[in-house]
Amino acid sequence: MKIVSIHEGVVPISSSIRNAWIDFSAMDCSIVAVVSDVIRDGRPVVGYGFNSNGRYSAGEILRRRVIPRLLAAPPSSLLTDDGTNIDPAKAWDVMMRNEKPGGHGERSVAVGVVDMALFDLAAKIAEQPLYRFLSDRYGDGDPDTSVFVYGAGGYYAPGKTLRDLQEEMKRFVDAGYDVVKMKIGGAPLKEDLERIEAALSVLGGDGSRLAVDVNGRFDLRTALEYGEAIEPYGLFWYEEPGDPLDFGLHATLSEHYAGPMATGENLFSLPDARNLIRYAGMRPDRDTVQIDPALSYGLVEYLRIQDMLKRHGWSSRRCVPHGGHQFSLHIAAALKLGGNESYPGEFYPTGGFADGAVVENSRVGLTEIPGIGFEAKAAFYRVLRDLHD
Ligand SMILES: O=C([O-])CC(=O)C(=O)O
Ligand SMILES: [Mg+2]
Repeated sequence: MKIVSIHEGVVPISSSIRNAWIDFSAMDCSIVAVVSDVIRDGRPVVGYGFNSNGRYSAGEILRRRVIPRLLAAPPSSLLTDDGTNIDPAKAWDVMMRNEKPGGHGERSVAVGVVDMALFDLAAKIAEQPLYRFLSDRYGDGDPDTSVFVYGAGGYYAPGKTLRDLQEEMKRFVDAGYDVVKMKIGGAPLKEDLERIEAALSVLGGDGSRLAVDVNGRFDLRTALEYGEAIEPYGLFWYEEPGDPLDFGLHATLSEHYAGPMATGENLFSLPDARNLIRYAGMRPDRDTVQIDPALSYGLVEYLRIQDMLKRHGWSSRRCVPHGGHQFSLHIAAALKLGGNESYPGEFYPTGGFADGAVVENSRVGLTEIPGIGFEAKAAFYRVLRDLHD
């Protein structure tokens, strides 16, 4: 088999929401289609990918470096040893040829989106849903058949009242989520505490059902001040309190804040993940690593990160990827992660799971069609298909 063509485009995922650091008024996302010469039911088998959310489209890097390298490589150099399927790990080496280490930035996004498409393609060629394909090759062959998901939202938005926040959280609970997440750090502490208490009131006052996300906004003093104020609530986690690369801040905070913390959605590589584990005071008995494979050089790199975590004594169950997408859902089931994010109300049309996916007791099942299952997500699939049809 070989790759016939690779198509790249951009979809807007803009909205009026705001976290403590950015608004999403111009947010967009790269999409990719990798067309193979394998024909099923009269049509070529195509793998699709997109770059999650939170980082802008990376078209320039895709068009000028990543895609030309793949298309210029001898087709056989991208295949498994028996030549029957694409090997995403070999493709990864080709995509990263002549790239210096460090400074990962948008490059990890460009490689991540193609990596997702290559895994979608490989699982389709193997005629397996991605979670079974991955479990057979990288897991124990006995994947989880449902995955813990929490409902993320609780953004700031123009004119949004406490009542609106409560109704949003109630919608999540009614949709089957036991745990929900809201933004903090984009308003003064007193106002954020009112927002937290408003959200808690729809969760029966149970702090262990509410996560809060700072999106990296705080300096150490503010992170400590908020930590002291929110600790009595016993929250599900306190997320990304400081700059994602300020491991010293995180380590100091972890000496003072006893509750669970989560971070990692803005760490994009194995070396960054290793530094987090080495230097950030992360506690393997309660903290969560949120690295999003789509933003961080794809699953090939994420497998290396899993290996590193294991060697540092971390369970895969302490990983809950950022992004709320189908790719990480399959990865979570196959590698037995702790769960996956979900955005019940944001990031249309890319985010979310298959149409009709049902969340029950904060768990969701997987699609059984070959690949990631974009074909079971009608509105997004139309956009992806238009890339190459
Ligand atoms: O607001 C965002 O960029 C998304 C985010 O942090 C999350 O999902 O945890
Ligand atoms: Mg976050």
